[in-house]
Amino acid sequence: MSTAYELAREAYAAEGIDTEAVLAKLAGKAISVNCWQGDDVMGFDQKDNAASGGIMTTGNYPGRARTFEELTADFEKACSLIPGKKRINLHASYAIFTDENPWVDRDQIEYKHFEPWVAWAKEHGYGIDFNPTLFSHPMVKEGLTVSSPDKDVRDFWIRHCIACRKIAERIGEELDDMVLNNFWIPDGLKDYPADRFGMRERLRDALDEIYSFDTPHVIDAMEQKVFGIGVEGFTTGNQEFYVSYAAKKGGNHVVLIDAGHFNPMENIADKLSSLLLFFPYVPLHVTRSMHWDSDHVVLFDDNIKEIAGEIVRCPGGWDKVIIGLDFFDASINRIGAWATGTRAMEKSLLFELLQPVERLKELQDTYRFSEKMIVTEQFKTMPFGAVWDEYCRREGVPTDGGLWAPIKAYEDEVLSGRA
Ligand SMILES: C[C@H](O)[C@H](O)[C@@H](O)C(=O)CO
Ligand SMILES: [Mn+2]
Repeated sequence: MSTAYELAREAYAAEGIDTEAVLAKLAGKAISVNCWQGDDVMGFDQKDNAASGGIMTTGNYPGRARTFEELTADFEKACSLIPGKKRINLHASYAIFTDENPWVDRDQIEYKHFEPWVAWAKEHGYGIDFNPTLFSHPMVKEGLTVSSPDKDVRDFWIRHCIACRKIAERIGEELDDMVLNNFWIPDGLKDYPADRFGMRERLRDALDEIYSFDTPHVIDAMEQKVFGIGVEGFTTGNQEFYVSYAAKKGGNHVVLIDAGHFNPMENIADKLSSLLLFFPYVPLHVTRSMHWDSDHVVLFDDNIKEIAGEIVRCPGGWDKVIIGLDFFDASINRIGAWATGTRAMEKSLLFELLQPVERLKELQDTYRFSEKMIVTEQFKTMPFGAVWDEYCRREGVPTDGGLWAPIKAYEDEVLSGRA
C-alpha cells in the first residue's frame, strides 16, 4: 500500500468515506466492452465490408483485427490494462464460420456460430452481451430494415432478430447469466416524411413478432436515436416510441440510452432517474459525441462523471444500470482506445463513489444550497488520484503513467505484423 494511498484513505475517512469499501464495490461492477472498437465495426460475416447503413468509422490506423483469433487476442491485451470486471458486447455480425459451420446469411445464424465466443468468455471469466446487426448488409434497402414498406426486407430482418434472441438466450443459459440483447435500427428518411405513422406501425408489428416468445435469460433493450447522418428528416425508432413500447410490454423490455443519440443540449444523465423509477434495468451506451454521434473514445470528463454520478446516487442504480460502451475510433491504436475508454468509465465510477452523497442529499433537502456547492467544490480536489492508482495496483494493471508502454510494445510486436 503506498504512502499516497494511506494519506488519501485518511483524508476520505475524515469525511466519513471508507475507501476500502469503495474499492471493493467498484471491483464488482462489470463494464460491457464493445467488441467493435477492435475492428472498426466490420464484423466477420460480410467480406471486407466497411461499416455502412447508418454506421460510419473514420481513420485508418494500422493493426485492425480481422479474425476471431486477432480480435480475442487484442481484447485480452486491452483487458490486461483495465481494472475491474469485464463483459464483451458482441454483434451478430461477429458470427464465426468454419468448414464445419459454413457461412449462412444473418437470418439463418444459430448458437453454434457463437460457441467459440462462449468457450473463450468462460475461459477468461467475461460475461457476454449481444446485438442483432441491422446494418452493413445488402438487405438494408434505402436505409430501411424492419420499418421498410418492402415485406421481404422486413421479414428478413425479423427472422434475423428472432435468431438473435434465441442465440442470446442460449448464451445466457450456457453462462448462467442474464444477457443484454440490444436492438438498434438505422431506419429513417433523408427528408420530411409523408407517412410517419405507417413506418412506426410497421416497426411495432415487427417488434411484436420478434418478442413473441419468452427468453428468461435475456434483457431486451431498444436503442433510440434522434437522427443520423443521411436520415435527418425522420428516424423511425425515436424515444417516445421505444419508451412506450417497452413500458407496455413490461417484463425485461427496456430502453437503452446511448449518450450520443440525443440533441446535444440534452443532459443524458438526467434521464436515468426517470427510467430507474419505472424499468427493471437501464442499459447504457456510454460514448463521447463531438458535434454529432461521432463515437469518440470515452474520457474522464464532466459528461461521463455526471452519468456515473447518477448510477451511484440513484437508489438501485448500481445494480440496475447496465454499463456498456459504444465508441469506435479507427484513427488511433485500438487497444489504447479500449483501455482509455473503459478506464475512464471505471475512473468516473470511482470518483463518484468517493463523493459525500448522503451529505449532499441532506444539504439539498434542507435548502442549504450554498453549503452544497462549497462541499461539491471541496471534493473535486480531494486526493482521488491516489485511490485510483491503488485500485489499478490491486487489480494488477498499470497506473495511468504506465499505460502507453505495453500498448506500444504490443503494437510493435503484434499489430505491426498485420498487413
Ligand atoms: C455498433 C452499435 O450497435 C451501434 O453503434 C449502435 O449502438 C449505435 O449507437 C448506432 O448509432
Ligand atoms: Mn449505441
